[in-house]
Amino acid sequence: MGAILEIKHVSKFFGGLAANADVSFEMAEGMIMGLIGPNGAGKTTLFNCITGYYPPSRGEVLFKGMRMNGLEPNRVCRLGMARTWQKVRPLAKMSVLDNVMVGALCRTNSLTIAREMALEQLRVVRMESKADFLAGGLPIGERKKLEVARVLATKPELLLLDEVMGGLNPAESEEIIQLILDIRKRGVTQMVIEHDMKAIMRISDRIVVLNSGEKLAEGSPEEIVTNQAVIDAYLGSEH
Ligand SMILES: Nc1ncnc2c1ncn2[C@@H]1O[C@H](COP(=O)(O)OP(=O)(O)OP(=O)(O)O)[C@@H](O)[C@H]1O
Repeated sequence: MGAILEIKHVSKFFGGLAANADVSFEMAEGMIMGLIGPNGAGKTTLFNCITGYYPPSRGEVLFKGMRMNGLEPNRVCRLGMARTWQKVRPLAKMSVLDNVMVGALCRTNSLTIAREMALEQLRVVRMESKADFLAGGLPIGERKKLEVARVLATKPELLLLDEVMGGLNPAESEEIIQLILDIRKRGVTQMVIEHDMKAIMRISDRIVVLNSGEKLAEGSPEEIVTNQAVIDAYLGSEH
């Protein structure tokens, strides 16, 4: 299988700060890539560069061989790439179903079809019984699942998940882990930012570690947990 995503020498500067510094790696189709590193390492910035939200200062991002630099989010979505946001902000005064329909409308102009697509994704995240609830009233665990349903409704080939387990209890995190593994079975490639090391080790095929904007290491979960530079910079000896 070929690379679905190629990140080539990507740097992103904010004034004098290199939030990403010469980061390169590739993702094969169908894999789950974990993206880890200390706070401020540049993980979310890299998501922003990949999804076209920020143009990289240097380097390029190729998705299915296409250059993504500076593309509008709507176009990125139609090409088959979707992301979640760390701080989930559903359209609070709209129903759960309508929130997911907003995602589906990136693929169709028909409200009837969008409704069907949205219901299908609500079933995937097991929230079909909440379809008519107001999104603003949901607890955090369900807001996170709603966010996943919304991006799935855009029918992505590549999904970027930014700390979807953040703030969840162990049972809710487990549900998200199963959901991510389910999504992989459907053939969707995923990049996952997560601070929960046990979770990231379980779900990732490969892991990239960022530190101070640079790629510190890349490898299988086993290679990453035994990498001395990663232990020193991030994991600490307890891992
Ligand atoms: N829009 C911006 N303007 C200026 N500096 C920024 C901006 N976005 C991020 N940064 C800085 O870039 C660095 C990397 O931030 P980023 O949010 O990408 O890290 P992160 O690895 O996602 O961190 P966390 O795990 O805390 O979410 C930080 O020093 C941050 O303050």
